[in-house]
Amino acid sequence: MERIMDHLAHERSKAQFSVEEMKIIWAGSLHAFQVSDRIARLVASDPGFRKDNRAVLSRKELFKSALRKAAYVWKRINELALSEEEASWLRFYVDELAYAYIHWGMFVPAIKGSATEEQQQKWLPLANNMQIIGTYAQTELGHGSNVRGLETTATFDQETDEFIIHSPTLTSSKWWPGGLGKVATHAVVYARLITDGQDYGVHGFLVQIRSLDDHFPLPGVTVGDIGMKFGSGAFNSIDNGFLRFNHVRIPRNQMLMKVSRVTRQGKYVESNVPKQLLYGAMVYVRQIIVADASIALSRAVCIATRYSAVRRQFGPPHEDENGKGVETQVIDYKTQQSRLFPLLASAYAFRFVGEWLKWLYTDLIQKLEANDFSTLPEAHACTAGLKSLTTSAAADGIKECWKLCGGHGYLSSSGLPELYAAFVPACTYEGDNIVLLLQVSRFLMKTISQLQTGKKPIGTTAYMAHVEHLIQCRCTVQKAEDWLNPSVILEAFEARAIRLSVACAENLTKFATPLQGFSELSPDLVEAAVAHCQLIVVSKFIEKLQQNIEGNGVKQQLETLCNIYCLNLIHKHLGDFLSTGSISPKQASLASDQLRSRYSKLRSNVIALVDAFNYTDHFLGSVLGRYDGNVYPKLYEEAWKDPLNDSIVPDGYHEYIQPLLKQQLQNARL
Ligand SMILES: CCCCCCCCCC/C=C\CCCCC/C=C/C(=O)SCCNC(=O)CCNC(=O)[C@H](O)C(C)(C)COP(=O)(O)OP(=O)(O)OC[C@H]1O[C@@H](n2cnc3c(N)ncnc32)[C@H](O)[C@@H]1OP(=O)(O)O
Ligand SMILES: Cc1cc2nc3c(=O)[nH]c(=O)nc-3n(C[C@H](O)[C@H](O)[C@H](O)COP(=O)(O)OP(=O)(O)OC[C@H]3O[C@@H](n4cnc5c(N)ncnc54)[C@H](O)[C@@H]3O)c2cc1C
Repeated sequence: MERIMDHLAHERSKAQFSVEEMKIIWAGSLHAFQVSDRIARLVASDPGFRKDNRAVLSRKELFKSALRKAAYVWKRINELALSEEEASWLRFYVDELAYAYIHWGMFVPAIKGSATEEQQQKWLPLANNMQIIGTYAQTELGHGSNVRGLETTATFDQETDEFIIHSPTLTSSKWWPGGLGKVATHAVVYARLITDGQDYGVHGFLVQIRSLDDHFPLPGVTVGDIGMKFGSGAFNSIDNGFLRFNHVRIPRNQMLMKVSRVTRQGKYVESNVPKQLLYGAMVYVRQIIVADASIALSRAVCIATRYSAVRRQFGPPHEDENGKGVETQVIDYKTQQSRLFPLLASAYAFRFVGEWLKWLYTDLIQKLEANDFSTLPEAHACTAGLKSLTTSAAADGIKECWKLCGGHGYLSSSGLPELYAAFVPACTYEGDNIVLLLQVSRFLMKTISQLQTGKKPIGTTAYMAHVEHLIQCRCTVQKAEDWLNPSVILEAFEARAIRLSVACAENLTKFATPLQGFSELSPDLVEAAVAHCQLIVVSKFIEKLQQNIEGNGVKQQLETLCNIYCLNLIHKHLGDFLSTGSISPKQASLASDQLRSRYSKLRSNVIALVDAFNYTDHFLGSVLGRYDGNVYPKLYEEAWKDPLNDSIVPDGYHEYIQPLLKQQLQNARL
């Protein structure tokens, strides 16, 4: 048997902590680690889940392959009698975007969140058994962010006890819903509810769009795919669709009636729950997207880190562990470290804030079930803000990782182009990131105005209770080591966040109306929201370190990562920290000194830190990120697999190259 050479073994031997213990921290618990590890291996060893040929498939082949895999996933879930937890891991490791994401991730949660108990009893078993396949049809051709501006109508017909769903204009066509174009049989459709001639705004309706017998669109329904999207592979395996209704009738009881209902007599009746619960599915998915951002970023970082340890360029000649003369590993360049290590730290930071957000969401659901709606505004602000912050940083980070791999990063076989193409729309779907930050700033301005009324801020805004101190406090750092003190870091971030928010609140009073002020100051409001969200990530990382963390050297590594995450943010947003007086120029320079020293401290551990993500080579899907570091032979092997290399002389030679060459030859002879 061929011995598998581990080109990264020397790197691994330098680690100063227990990778196995770190794997558990990354996974969240020993149980989560064990389940995810088992399912990851199951997927990796099953040829039915092969994905290395995606980049060369045509759109139709890619789509069909995603359909096949989705069906195979369902088959394996049933054959192996997987629990819900195991099934989620299976879908996750299969790593193929398909209609099932929207069905499980949005359609089912929308029913759970907005349907009455009775409606849930009818629809959930059908959806859970995949007897119907659903999509989430909110966005329209002319309206995405502005949900209140949706045009599709649902008009109650008292005579027949039905709603008539209609698309009155081209711009009211539903546009983007995943799984809609070719697969979904049903949709949760968001439409303006009209009864008795009055428009009650946007509500959710469950609408069947395709026949369960022959899959043809039902009468009055026009539906199709919106076309190819950015990048090869990536989102092109999903049929994002358009949908138009021509007076389609549905029974009255297919309005999702948890928040409000229409009676048999056509009377609109509100329940005691806030209308925002209609947007509950978005809160749910935004929280998942934060976890997804840490996954996507950590995948890219894992690839770039391993490759940076394998790749060598320039440098004073030195010897490797076998005494052979070699060039410098690119990971030893300080510029490479200053670009890569903060991304590694961010992947961990997002993981921990994602864990916390999951807790916040679970807590919200428990409270909602007990009719306590008090934490809904904060949950909305946190999910919206953190979705925005983490997806923007992860998308930029993945792009940086590809550049960190030089030319080879641009190859499909690096896995990075497809990862980027698949992830970058997360900055837009489930709410454009800027629009979401404006929601956070609205929440912050409200919180500040309530301070004057004596209302005590809670949760992630609790720091605002100390506004008087934070507005005038001075950072105490005198030497670089002082920046390792978590309370010093926390206070600097709190001071920056509150000073930016208070400045906005003061400036808003200078405008004739709040609306005008919000519009004029929106760039500043976005900066204040970013500062607040970064403070949340920083504080959750610090809180994580205060927990009981076991394992040889694990806590020390996490401390170093936390320091890098925070100090790099200070470095990147120096303008904010200096202009608000939260730190001085001298303290900024000390922060940079400390950051450099943390990079050196982290260096020998970075391969082990990406190993702790526990990603299989199948999941990573990258020649550059292979666990064994055996990059060059495998790149060469991959190149040979390209369809262009199927023949020695390419198709088209006889039509287009040979005549050209002959013509030139003849011209030369003349
Ligand atoms: C197999 C497993 C599946 C798991 C799937 C998970 C996905 C993981 C990632 C996997 C990768 C790929 C899958 C891809 C899936 C992509 C699917 C994409 C779907 C979509 O994009 S669906 C469409 C989403 N659309 C949006 O997000 C639109 C954004 N716009 C809005 O949210 C709102 O319209 C708005 C908030 C911008 C509205 O602004 P405005 O008009 O000012 O507000 P009002 O409507 O008047 O609201 C007023 C008050 O309500 C508060 N509010 C607003 N939203 C919410 C909310 N969601 N929850 C609670 N409260 C809310 C708002 O703050 C106002 O409060 P106030 O009056 O100030 O007190
Ligand atoms: C891959 C993908 C999958 C999707 N899946 C679904 C799905 O399953 N179901 C569904 O219903 N939708 C889906 N969507 C649609 C998605 O939710 C919307 O694209 C998103 O909400 C943004 O809306 P928009 O496209 O209208 O952008 P717009 O709102 O038109 O944004 C355009 C620009 O205007 C800016 N802008 C907009 N409003 C403001 C404002 N108030 N202040 C300042 N700037 C503003 C934005 O920042 C942005 O720069 C999907 C989208 C993508 C890309």
